[in-house]
Amino acid sequence: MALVDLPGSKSLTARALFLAAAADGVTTLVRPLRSDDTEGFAEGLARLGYRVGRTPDTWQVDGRPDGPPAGAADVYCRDGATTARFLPALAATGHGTYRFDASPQMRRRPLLPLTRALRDLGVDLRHEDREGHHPLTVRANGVEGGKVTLDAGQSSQYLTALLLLGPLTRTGLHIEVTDLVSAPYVGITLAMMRAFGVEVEREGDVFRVPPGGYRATTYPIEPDASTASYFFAAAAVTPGAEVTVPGLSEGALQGDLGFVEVLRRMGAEVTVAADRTTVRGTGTLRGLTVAMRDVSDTMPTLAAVAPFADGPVRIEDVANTRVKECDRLEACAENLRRLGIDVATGPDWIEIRPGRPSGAEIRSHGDHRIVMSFAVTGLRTPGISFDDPGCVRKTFPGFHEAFAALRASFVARADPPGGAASGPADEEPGR
Ligand SMILES: O=C(O)C1=C[C@@H](OP(=O)(O)O)[C@@H](O)[C@H](O)C1
Ligand SMILES: C=C(OP(=O)(O)O)C(=O)O
Repeated sequence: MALVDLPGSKSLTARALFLAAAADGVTTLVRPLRSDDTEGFAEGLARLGYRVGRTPDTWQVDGRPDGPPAGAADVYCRDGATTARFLPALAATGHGTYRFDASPQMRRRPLLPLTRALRDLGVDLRHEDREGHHPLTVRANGVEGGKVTLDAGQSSQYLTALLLLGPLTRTGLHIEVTDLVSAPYVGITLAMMRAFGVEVEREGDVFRVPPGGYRATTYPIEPDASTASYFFAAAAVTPGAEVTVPGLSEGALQGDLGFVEVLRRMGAEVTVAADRTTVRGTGTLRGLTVAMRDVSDTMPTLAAVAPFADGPVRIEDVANTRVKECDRLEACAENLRRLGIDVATGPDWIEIRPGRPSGAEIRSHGDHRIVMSFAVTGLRTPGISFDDPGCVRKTFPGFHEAFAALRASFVARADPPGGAASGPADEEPGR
């Protein structure tokens, strides 16, 4: 059995940094994620004038309820959409001029519904080149509050940005949502706002956020459930292997833990306990059709293990995976084909037929999830390598070391009698 300690959740760390910065005292984040996305978020806060202190296990943030201390700032959001979408909302609560730019891919990713909602609330937000895209400048003078309508059908992060902003407005926010993707992330936002002292009233698609600000606290960060999907999938494709992730459990905030239910439907043995989750490979991996609108960060994980199933795997309702770190539907299809697998895609779906992948270089497209997902395929496919293995730094800089350790534990278990046929490929994927 492999016990895998994983780094903290990106989504929880980003929200905790925002909430801590806006709260009325010093907040301590316990076991935050340290990766390019969250370091970028913390650096953005520092640029806006907030103090972020560090110990090996914690980050402390001095909250400033009146908005960014800096009167002007230039913030580079790197490749992180949470940074690029949440921080302009925080900046709007201050008094100054704040410019936000981002990586070439983040510049391409959409923002317009959030831009429109912020402007409807009176925020002076201007895009430099293309309407609805970075770079942008916020000329902030606090936010009055009021009523706003939002289309979050392309990204729930627009709604999270507005919800986080709500208590920092003078009169509160009334948000009506016309469409919503990745809904569980909104659940994370509401639960974390509650932990910082704010209760949002929700009636279906309407959210009422009271004014009054946030209370500082000490906030422990759950392990990252999307990251865990690679380790759970590794167990599922390796007969007899078992992976346990402590700290991801029944009460977890992250919807992506739901990925284990997909593995259960395929035939893996899954136990979600009070303090841990365990997946065991049974040797059975059934094909299935599954809608992943709520958990689409785990779509590439499923696509990468799909060839090992005994029937087609069809993943539906994942149109928004086309506007992530890359067009993930096409990147998954391209790489599966490079491995010799038969695959088809449509506007919001991908279907993968069973097959025996042969080794090839995976084209990462700068996307951490493409690399981490196809590392799982590599457990059973000799000769897989990556053109840009380092892009895992976005959410898990230590991924390759952690995955190699898992692989070694599988090999030790499977070796010697009868292991070679059912165990992992005997060659570590090249990086
Ligand atoms: O709010 C968040 O922390 C996130 C929301 C999701 O994005 P979308 O809502 O854009 O699908 C998810 O894909 C992303 O990795 C993190
Ligand atoms: C889509 C992702 O990130 P973000 O949207 O936060 O950049 C991800 O981590 O898979």
